[in-house]
Amino acid sequence: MTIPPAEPGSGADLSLVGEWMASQRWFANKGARPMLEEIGRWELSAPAGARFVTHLLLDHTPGKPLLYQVPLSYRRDPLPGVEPIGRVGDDWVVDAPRDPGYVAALLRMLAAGAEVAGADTWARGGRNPAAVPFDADSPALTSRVLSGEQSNTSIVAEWTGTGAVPVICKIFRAIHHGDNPDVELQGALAAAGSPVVPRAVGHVVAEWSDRGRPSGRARGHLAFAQEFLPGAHDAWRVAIESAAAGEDFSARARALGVATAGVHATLSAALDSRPADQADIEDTLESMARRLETAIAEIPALAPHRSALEDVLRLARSTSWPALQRIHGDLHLGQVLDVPGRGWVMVDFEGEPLRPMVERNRLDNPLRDVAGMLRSFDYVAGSLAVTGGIDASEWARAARAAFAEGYGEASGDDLGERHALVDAFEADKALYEAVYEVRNRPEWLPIPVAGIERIAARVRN
Ligand SMILES: Nc1ncnc2c1ncn2[C@@H]1O[C@H](COP(=O)(O)OP(=O)(O)O)[C@@H](O)[C@H]1O
Ligand SMILES: O=P(O)(O)O[C@H]1O[C@H](CO)[C@@H](O[C@H]2O[C@H](CO)[C@@H](O)[C@H](O)[C@H]2O)[C@H](O)[C@H]1O
Repeated sequence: MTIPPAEPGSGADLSLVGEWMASQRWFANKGARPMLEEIGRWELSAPAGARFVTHLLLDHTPGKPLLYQVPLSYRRDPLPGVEPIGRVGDDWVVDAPRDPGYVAALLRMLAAGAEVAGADTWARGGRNPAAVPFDADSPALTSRVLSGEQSNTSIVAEWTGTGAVPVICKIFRAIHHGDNPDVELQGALAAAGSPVVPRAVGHVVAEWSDRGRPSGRARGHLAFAQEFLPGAHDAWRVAIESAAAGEDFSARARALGVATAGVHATLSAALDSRPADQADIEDTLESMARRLETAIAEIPALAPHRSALEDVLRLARSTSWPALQRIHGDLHLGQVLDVPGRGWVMVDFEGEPLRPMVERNRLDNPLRDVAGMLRSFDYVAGSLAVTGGIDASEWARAARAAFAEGYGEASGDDLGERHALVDAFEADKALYEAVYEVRNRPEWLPIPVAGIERIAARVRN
C-alpha cells in the first residue's frame, strides 16, 4: 500500500515550532534557541479537517547540529483536552503523538507496511510477523503519551474493553543515519524468545536527504513499537522505595545481575562477538580520555581529578578485557521494569542518547552495562541524600555487591578480577552523567561528581 505524496504548502511554521521545541525534554541543545531548516516531510492520511505532517527539522545550532523528527497535527477545530502548540492560519497545531487520530494513522501505516512518499523523503512501516495482533481502525482504540523525563516520546495505545494486548510506540526525536539499536537489539532478543524484553511489534524506517553524506541520502529508524506491559513498575521507583524504607534489596539486585548476564549471552549468540584486540582497547581508552576532557571543559570542578582518572585508565589497560559484543549501552534502573509475574524486563536499548549512532552500533564491552547499573544503585542513594536527606549508602553498597555477584555467577566472568576495568567504565559513565546532569538537572550534578571523587580517591590510596 502506498500513500500519495504530501501536498505542497505543508511546511512547518519554524519560529512557532522552534520556540516550542526549545522547551521540550527531548530537545538536546538545552538553553539554545533552535536554528531550524526543514529538510523533509511526509503526510499520513487523516480524517476531514485534519492533517498529520511529520517534519524532519535540522537544528543548525553551531557545533551541535541535530536532526529532529517533529510530527504535527493541523486541526481545523481544537482537540478537546490537548494543549495546542499554537495556530498556523486557521489551523490549530498540536504535538501529533497527543492526537489519537495521528496515533491510529501511524499504527495503520505500521500494520500495513505502508510506504509514504513525501517532500524529498519517504517513510515505511514494518510489522514483526510474530507480533501481537492489533486493529488500528477499531473504535475501541485510545492513546496517551507517557509523561516523565524521556529522551523520546512514547505513546501507549490501548483497545479498551477488548482484551487486546496494548502497544507502546516510541517516536525517536533525535534521528540519525543507521539502524537504531533499540529496534535491532530488542528485535533480536525478542526473536530469540528472551523473557527479559517485551515482544517487538514493528517499526517505521525512513530515508531523507543529507548533505553531509557522500551519497547525499541518509536512512534510519523513526519509531519502534512493542507490547506494552500493564502494571509494570519502574525499577528506579521500586529501588528508591526499597532504599528509603531501608529494606534488603540483595535478592532483587542479584536477580538483576543474572538477567543482565542473560541478555548479554543472548545478544552475543544472536549477533556478532569477537575478542578485544589491542586496537579495540586503545580505542576505548581514547574515547574515555576524550570524555574526561569534555566533562572537565563543561564542569571545571572536575579538573582536580584529572590525573587520578588518567591513572584509572592506565590501570584498565593492563587488565584482561572480555570479548566485545552488542550491549544495552545505557543500562540503568530507569530502563528496567518490574513486571508482575515475570520479574525484571529491560527496555530502551538505544544506547546513550548523547553518543553518536556509529559508536552506539559498534561491538562494545559488556562491562559498560555492568558499570551503568552499578552507577544506578549509587544514584538511588545519591538522590535520596539530595532530595530527602536520607543516608542509603549501605543499601547501595549491598545492592552493588549483590548485582555484581549475580552477574559474575551467571556469566562466569569474575568481576573481582577485572575490578580496574569496572572502575574505568564506572568513571566513564559517571563523567557522562555529570555532563547529562549539568545540561538537564543541575541540582543532581553532585551525585555523579561524588561517584567520580570516590573512584579518584581509590586510585590515590
Ligand atoms: N514495553 C513497555 N511496557 C511498559 N512500559 C514501558 C515499556 N517500554 C517502555 N515503558 C515505559 O516507558 C518509559 C520510557 O521508555 P524508554 O524506552 O526508556 O524511552 P526513552 O528513550 O525516551 O528514555 C520507561 O521507563 C518505562 O517506564
Ligand atoms: O533518557 P534515558 O533513559 O535514555 O537516559 C538518560 O536519562 C537518565 C535520567 O533519567 C540518565 O540516568 C541517570 O539518572 C538515573 C536516575 O534518574 C540513574 O538511575 C542513572 O544511573 C543515571 O545515569 C541517563 O544517564 C541518560 O542517558
